[in-house]
Amino acid sequence: MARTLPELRVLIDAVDQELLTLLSRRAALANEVGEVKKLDGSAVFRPDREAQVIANLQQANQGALKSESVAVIWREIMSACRALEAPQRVAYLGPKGTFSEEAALRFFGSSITHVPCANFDEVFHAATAGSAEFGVIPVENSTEGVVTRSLDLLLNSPLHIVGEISLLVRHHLLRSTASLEGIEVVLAHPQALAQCQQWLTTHLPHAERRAVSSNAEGARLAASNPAWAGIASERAGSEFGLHIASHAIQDEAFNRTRFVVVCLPSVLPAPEASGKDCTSLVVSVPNKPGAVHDMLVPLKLHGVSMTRFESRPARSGQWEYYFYIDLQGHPSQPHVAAALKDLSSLCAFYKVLGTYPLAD
Ligand SMILES: O=C(O)C(=O)C[C@]1(C(=O)O)C=C[C@@H](O)C=C1
Repeated sequence: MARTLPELRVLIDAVDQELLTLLSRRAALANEVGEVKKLDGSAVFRPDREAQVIANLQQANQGALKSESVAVIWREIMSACRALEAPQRVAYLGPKGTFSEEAALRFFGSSITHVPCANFDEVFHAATAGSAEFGVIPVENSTEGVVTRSLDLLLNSPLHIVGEISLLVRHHLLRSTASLEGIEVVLAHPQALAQCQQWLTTHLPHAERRAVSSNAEGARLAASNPAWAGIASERAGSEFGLHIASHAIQDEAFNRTRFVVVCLPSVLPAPEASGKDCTSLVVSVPNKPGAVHDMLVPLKLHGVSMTRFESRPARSGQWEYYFYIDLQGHPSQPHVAAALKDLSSLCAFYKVLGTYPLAD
């Protein structure tokens, strides 16, 4: 005879008690790890070790849970254990409800100390001055391209990149009522206004587009005026008690934003090779014919793939540029090391921004 719902719930309660005992044992071990790390000064957050723990469990998993669920559950377990070792403060573009916050939670799990900042400069400052261990910043969007301020800040910062997150970004039109009637102003971060420009032109041609410091800030302001609407995430909508007047208004259905995690090398040294890594550089070459072509030759010679190439003005007034390059691979791989050595010898300026595992 099939078991009844009350019977099944009794069994689930018993399993949960066992799980709790086991999780408490795990937490006590993490506490001990924390003590060891305090003594030897090593990094609390070890994304490489966390990735290994998850990979081991996914391989061992014979049960009914999906592989992705195993990853999600253990990411949260390790986030909670890590917070027992030492709270990890993560700076990002606030207020609550931004996509940057979502990216931070995806990477670190939910047991972090939130450090919401007013702009990207503040994020860098927090992680450099030590009021946060880590910063999370967007670097590129699949519709709008590069986030220029982030690239400019990376150039002169002592922070290095230790990880990346790629988020599917769905923008909703949020306001105090669920209709499009009577909207006079649409408030959002300039990137979001740009990612939704066709929709705005078609559906709200007469509304003023007003740029604000973040989408969540636009949503916060939209809550104060019925003629205003914001463009932001569902989370921001619930944070400020707004209705979704129109769903997923971004011009590209698969609009993605790539974020990077930055920190001082003393907080977390460069991650070791994971087998699927990216190395980010910024370089400049002398302003002479063929220099950009020559700079890329070592990559071809040593068989290293370039996945990104962006230029930013060097602001010298001489039509000089910095080039932001992403390569596939890790400097511990001989062909990557050889390509980097040859490339650096051709550059007037050369800086490795970081080497880190690729996002799934
Ligand atoms: O193995 C470690 O170094 C730990 O600190 C333990 C642990 C875990 O919970 O498994 C927690 C935090 C680290 O980021 C990695 C793993």
